Amino acid sequence: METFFLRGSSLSSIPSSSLNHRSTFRPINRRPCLRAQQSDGSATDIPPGEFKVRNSQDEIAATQGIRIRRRPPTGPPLHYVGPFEFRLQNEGNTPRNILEEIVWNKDTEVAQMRGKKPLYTLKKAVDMAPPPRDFIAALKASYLRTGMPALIAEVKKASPSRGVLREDFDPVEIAKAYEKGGAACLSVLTDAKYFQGSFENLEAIRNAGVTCPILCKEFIVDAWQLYYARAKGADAVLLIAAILPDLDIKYMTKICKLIGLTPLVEVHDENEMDRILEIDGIQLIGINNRNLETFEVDISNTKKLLEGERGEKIKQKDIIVVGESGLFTPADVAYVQEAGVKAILVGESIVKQKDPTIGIAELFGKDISAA
Ligand SMILES: O=C(O)c1ccccc1NCC(=O)[C@H](O)[C@H](O)COP(=O)(O)O
Repeated sequence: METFFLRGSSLSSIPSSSLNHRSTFRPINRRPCLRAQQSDGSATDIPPGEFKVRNSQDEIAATQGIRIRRRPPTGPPLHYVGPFEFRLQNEGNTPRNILEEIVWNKDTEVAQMRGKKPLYTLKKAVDMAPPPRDFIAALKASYLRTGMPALIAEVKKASPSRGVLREDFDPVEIAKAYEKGGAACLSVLTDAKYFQGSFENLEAIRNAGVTCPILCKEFIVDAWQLYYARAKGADAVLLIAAILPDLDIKYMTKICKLIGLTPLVEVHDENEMDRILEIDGIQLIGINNRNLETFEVDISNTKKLLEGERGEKIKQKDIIVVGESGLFTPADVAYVQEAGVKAILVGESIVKQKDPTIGIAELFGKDISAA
């Protein structure tokens, strides 16, 4: 049920569309403060600044075509109509799709982790971390060696769209099998809630003698996470254009450079691709064939985003493109290679195989480990 909190003495200036039968009104006092409803139904005052910051972040993001909103601090944002404030309870405090839900959870998770490990302690851990490996050089070397897209093999136990992919999940064994099969790099999912991943997996793989550079596959919403990923041994991180406004991508890319991480900037549609192509210094772009809001997978998305002027611009800028998601067969690999990718990111089709080394050979239609 929708609940409106109202300030003022008359209802006459509220748009009639807001005054439907599912809404209830609660006149509250005239003191100028913001009021949020708690999960137990009680109300609490919250600092006006916090709402302003989150709301203006969302407004800036929306002007760039970003649909994913950031989590409101303690409930739905207030709306102002004339002298009134009112709250549409189900509009602002309920994620609209799975990606928004993941991002809101990540906002909360990161806030808690930051409390336990402030940035200054993380910076020390970054200094102590093993030196970063060159992610892009590994992709290029593999492409030159095999003449086929370099493989970023994903260590993925589960996903929101497919559930558990592999019950007997030993991340280190899987990573070693991928390396043996000819993977150029690894992608390790670190989100626990939706993917059953962890930073312990990433660290364990890094410490097990695997030499492939490692992408930390996370939902990055805060620069703090970049330092955390590097401190845990990551060589690259994913920056998702559907979540991050341009300024965040520019800022985070700079931090990545500073601490030796390679950013893989992920796009899914033309608008995101165009935004990223306007940003200087991006060397690696991933085209996700999966729509992260609907789970729909269509590998022709890679081709669509590499056609025409966009493809030309990518060549001029010498950007390496990674085709991501939904790749299962040699024909799929050939299709995205033909479209212009020099690397692919694959999870499900190889992690589900009893022996992931053989899974890689089946994906490419040949053994790429010795090519
Ligand atoms: O995989 C999902 O269900 C998913 C849902 C919501 C956000 C992200 C999601 N996946 C991340 C990825 O894009 C894939 O793990 C990656 O590209 C590999 O895809 P696949 O080869 O299809 O496993």
